[in-house]
Amino acid sequence: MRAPRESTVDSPTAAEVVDVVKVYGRGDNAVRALDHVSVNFLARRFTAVMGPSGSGKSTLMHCLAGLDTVDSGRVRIGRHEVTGLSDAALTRLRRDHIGFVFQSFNLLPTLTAEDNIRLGLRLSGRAVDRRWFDTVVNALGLRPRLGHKPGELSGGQQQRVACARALVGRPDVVFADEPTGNLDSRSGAEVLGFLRASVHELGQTVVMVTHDPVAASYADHGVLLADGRIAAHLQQPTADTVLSALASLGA
Ligand SMILES: Nc1ncnc2c1ncn2[C@@H]1O[C@H](COP(=O)(O)OP(=O)(O)OP(=O)(O)O)[C@@H](O)[C@H]1O
Repeated sequence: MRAPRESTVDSPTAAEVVDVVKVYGRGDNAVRALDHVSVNFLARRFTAVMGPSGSGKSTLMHCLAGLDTVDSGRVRIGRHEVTGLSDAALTRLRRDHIGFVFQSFNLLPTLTAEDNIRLGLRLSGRAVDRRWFDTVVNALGLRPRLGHKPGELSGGQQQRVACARALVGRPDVVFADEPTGNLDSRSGAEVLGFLRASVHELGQTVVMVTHDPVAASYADHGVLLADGRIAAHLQQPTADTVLSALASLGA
């Protein structure tokens, strides 16, 4: 397995937020979900975003992915400025440059695994790169399951289909939101192992929000949020270093 690339020369920024503020509500009810947050996510890196409940993890991911707007600051995906885009442009940006893996898989039940994987490309009129499709499907061990519908697959297999769907368009970045939250530990480990391999062996970029210190230990880098601010960065996090960093926040 190739070692993760460390230098910023080899690893340009895949996504970043600069001095982002996001406030929900007004007056006495206002919640400052992101409080002048700046962080960049390097390409060909697996980054875990962690922090106590309510610390701003989902808000950060939603702002990065253009699913929510920021009050001030800038957001960039690859070479694309996200801030200020119209809804139509945001939809195109998400479709063409971002992959998503959700806790609840979000596969279409009436489509086979293969059609689920290809759907995004079909909708955007892009051709499937057959060699890349085969590489992703084989890496995920999905070849024998391509003709099955989600209801005929285990949770772990469904999440692997969701990973293939996220990667098949070679996005600038894959955002994974608690991807192992609905899986048993063995299936979770398989999905995490694949996400790591997609970075180290296939050159992809993954940003994962997780509560789970074991899941975070698969990442190259950990970003810890607390009260809407960046509290710490962890290099090569282990379950122990994540737990003690969270404990030092009183989480
Ligand atoms: N739509 C919203 N309206 C009002 N407040 C919100 C909204 N979304 C998030 N918040 C608040 O913003 C803060 C950050 O929420 P966020 O969901 O980003 O945290 P989180 O770290 O992802 O939490 P969890 O781990 O529990 O999912 C919280 O105080 C939350 O209550």
